[in-house]
Amino acid sequence: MHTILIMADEKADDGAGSGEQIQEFKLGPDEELRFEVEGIKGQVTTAIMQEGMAEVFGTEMVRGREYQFGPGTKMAIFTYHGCAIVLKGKTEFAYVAKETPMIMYLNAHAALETMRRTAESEGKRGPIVAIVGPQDVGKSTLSRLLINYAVRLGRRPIYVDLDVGQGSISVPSTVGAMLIERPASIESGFIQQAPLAYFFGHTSPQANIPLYNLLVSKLAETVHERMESNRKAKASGAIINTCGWVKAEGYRCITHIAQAFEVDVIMVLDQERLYNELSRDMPPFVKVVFLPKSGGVVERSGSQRHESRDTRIREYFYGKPPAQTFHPHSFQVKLSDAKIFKIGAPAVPQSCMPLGMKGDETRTKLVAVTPTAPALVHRLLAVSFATDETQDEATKTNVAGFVCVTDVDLEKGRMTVLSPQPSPLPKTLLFLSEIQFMDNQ
Ligand SMILES: Nc1ncnc2c1ncn2[C@@H]1O[C@H](COP(=O)(O)OP(=O)(O)OP(=O)(O)O)[C@@H](O)[C@H]1O
Repeated sequence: MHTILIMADEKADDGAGSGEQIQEFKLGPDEELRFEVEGIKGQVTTAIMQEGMAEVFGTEMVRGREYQFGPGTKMAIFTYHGCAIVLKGKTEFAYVAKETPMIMYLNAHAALETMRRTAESEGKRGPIVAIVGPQDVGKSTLSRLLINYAVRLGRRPIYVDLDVGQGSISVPSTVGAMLIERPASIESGFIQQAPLAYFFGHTSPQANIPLYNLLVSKLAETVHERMESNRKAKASGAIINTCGWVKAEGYRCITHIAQAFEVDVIMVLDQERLYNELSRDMPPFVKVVFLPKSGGVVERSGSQRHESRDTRIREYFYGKPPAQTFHPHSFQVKLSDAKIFKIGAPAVPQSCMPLGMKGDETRTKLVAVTPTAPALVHRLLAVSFATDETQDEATKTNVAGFVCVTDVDLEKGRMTVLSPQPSPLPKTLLFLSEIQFMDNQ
């Protein structure tokens, strides 16, 4: 039980013609300030905590510091003790919520921490947790929160992101993992230090399920190996964020994830049906837990999802706004030097396959791409660590990074690429993704 102290005192002030809007909020214990920055280009909202203590998705705010959020950002500032917050800049909405599921999320964290302590004392592996649920229920946000709480207690969990549509490791269309050593930055999320990324190439697992499952298995193998080689990471366990495709084949992808990663806990957000199905189908040693979604999670339309993917790719090349501290390079590459492939030939009916071969097998094979302007311009290419296209392992090799093709000149036999690294491109395989990015910076 807690007493709600609230006074959501909102003042809009046009600041003597400056156009800056200032809103002040006082939050009581266990309350949350939710806001969305206006989606206009260049729009920035600054949040300052003036009194008390507060956190953003599990990262503590520093009193008096100004935090800047770019256009369209959806944020929640939560306080266990009460605080005063000032927002400067235009917001689509800003309100104080008294009902949040944060206490339940905190309890879930406490249960994981108990498992970590036991694992540590017995020299065993800490909990591997999969967070599942339909689209827009706060899976990524809960993953970030649980990781932040673990890191704040000195743990070193591995964050695994299997959401190829809205993933936060590397660029969309990849699955990846990274060891987390410090809480996420309030403005820019987790520091991407040596992330491990595998190229999938599409924004939904549905586009190539055999490939998705293959990469999940490969990533799981690598994560288990890393845990074995790092005692602290081993006891800390892993948090796995998944995509919101939960029906039919999507459900089978979730059970495959559970099996490949040998998960100990599955947290199901919002959907009771999914919770019941998983409780029925999982072996007894897997704990399936139901958690409600936060009323603050904002539903996104198809075009908003597309936009947020675009933003993620822009950040990959240019850095987070407003500072945008990265300076990508633009240079030409001879088409004769580039070995460009796409993963997955169209599926062949089983009846047409040679004896002993499965129809699915063509879905994970490399297919050479004829370089033409329509096929390549504005597309992202993954720069693989693989060098030999004839090896089966090529599709399962992790990627070094991404470039975006900005022009193709067939007459001169060259393409121009935008790249985080200066010329030349390493002499490795390039994988063509279905992701398009218009570099209008
Ligand atoms: N309590 C909250 N208040 C305000 N906004 C929130 C809150 N929790 C999450 N959000 C915002 O809602 C949006 C969707 O949340 P999130 O990405 O965690 O959902 P998801 O289930 O992972 O989505 P997807 O189905 O795309 O994987 C994000 O922009 C996030 O910042």
